[in-house]
Amino acid sequence: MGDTCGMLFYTPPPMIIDGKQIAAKVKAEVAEGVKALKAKGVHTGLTVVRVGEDPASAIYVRGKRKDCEEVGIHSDEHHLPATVTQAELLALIAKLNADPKVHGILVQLPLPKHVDERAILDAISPAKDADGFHPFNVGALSIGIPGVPRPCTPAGVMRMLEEAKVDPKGKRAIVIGRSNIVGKPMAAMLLEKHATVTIAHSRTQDLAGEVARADIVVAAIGKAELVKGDWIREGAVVIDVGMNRLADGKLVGDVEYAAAARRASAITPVPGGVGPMTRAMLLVNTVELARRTLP
Ligand SMILES: Nc1nc2c(c(=O)[nH]1)N[C@@H](CN(C=O)c1ccc(C(=O)N[C@@H](CCC(=O)O)C(=O)O)cc1)CN2
Ligand SMILES: [Mg+2]
Repeated sequence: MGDTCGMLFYTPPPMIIDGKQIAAKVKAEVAEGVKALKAKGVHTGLTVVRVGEDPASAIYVRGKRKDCEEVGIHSDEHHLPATVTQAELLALIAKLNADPKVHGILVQLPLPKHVDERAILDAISPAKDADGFHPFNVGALSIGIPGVPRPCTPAGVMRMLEEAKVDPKGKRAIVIGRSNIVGKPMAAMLLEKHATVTIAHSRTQDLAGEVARADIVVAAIGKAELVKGDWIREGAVVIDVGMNRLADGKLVGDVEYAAAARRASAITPVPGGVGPMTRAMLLVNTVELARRTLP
């Protein structure tokens, strides 16, 4: 209910944009693509590089490999000790770049502090860049070159908007967060679809006011429930990229979900929203990279 004194201002509940359901649809499409490639003699393969013993990374990589198995993609993992040198990592990437059985390469982040993450990501061949993090692919996205891998999280958000029949054209969109892997590519993708895009970040003055103007809110700051429900414009679409583990073990997003859901026309849950789409889009990138090796 939007009011306290009757049915005058009844606000319908928002559409819950179900990432798990959309991810299942994407995976079924990928499985078809993998099958078609197999018929042409191409066995799609993804290699994941994991460094050290970060427990979350171990879980994510296990999940990615399970996803691969489900859609018929062959996956390999190189698990290196936290003490690995930069030179050793670069040598492994050079080897994978040269291996024709490897269509996609992914280096699970974060890397240990002594490794230069940028140098490692830059060493992955742009033609095998399953995450879409290579500067060539980032540049291609920003100037609109089609057919290159795109960062999985924002690509997943775009697919969710499409499935929810939300056309960004002409809408005011705000992306909160300016990371290279989510915020910046997210803004580029919304701009490509003709949204009027604002990028907000930790130095933004009056974040509440900026959010209140937006028809589409994408929260990717990594701070539990920073975006308050009463900042949300009535009828806005809310996409929560955040995944924050509270002291009690509960996982919450960057948006105050229950309060935002009272105002939004559509909203993504956490968990079960953007996260599953990030995983699904990795498979899309991988099969697309394999397809591009066809003569
Ligand atoms: N090389 C990369 N490293 C990292 C990426 C990335 O895209 N590429 N993103 C994150 C981690 N990540 C994938 O790697 C990832 C994390 C979580 C989920 C997810 O599905 N989350 C679930 C909830 C899981 C839970 O309960 O803990 C959800 O939202 O429903 C997907 C992908 C950092 N590193
Ligand atoms: Mg989620």
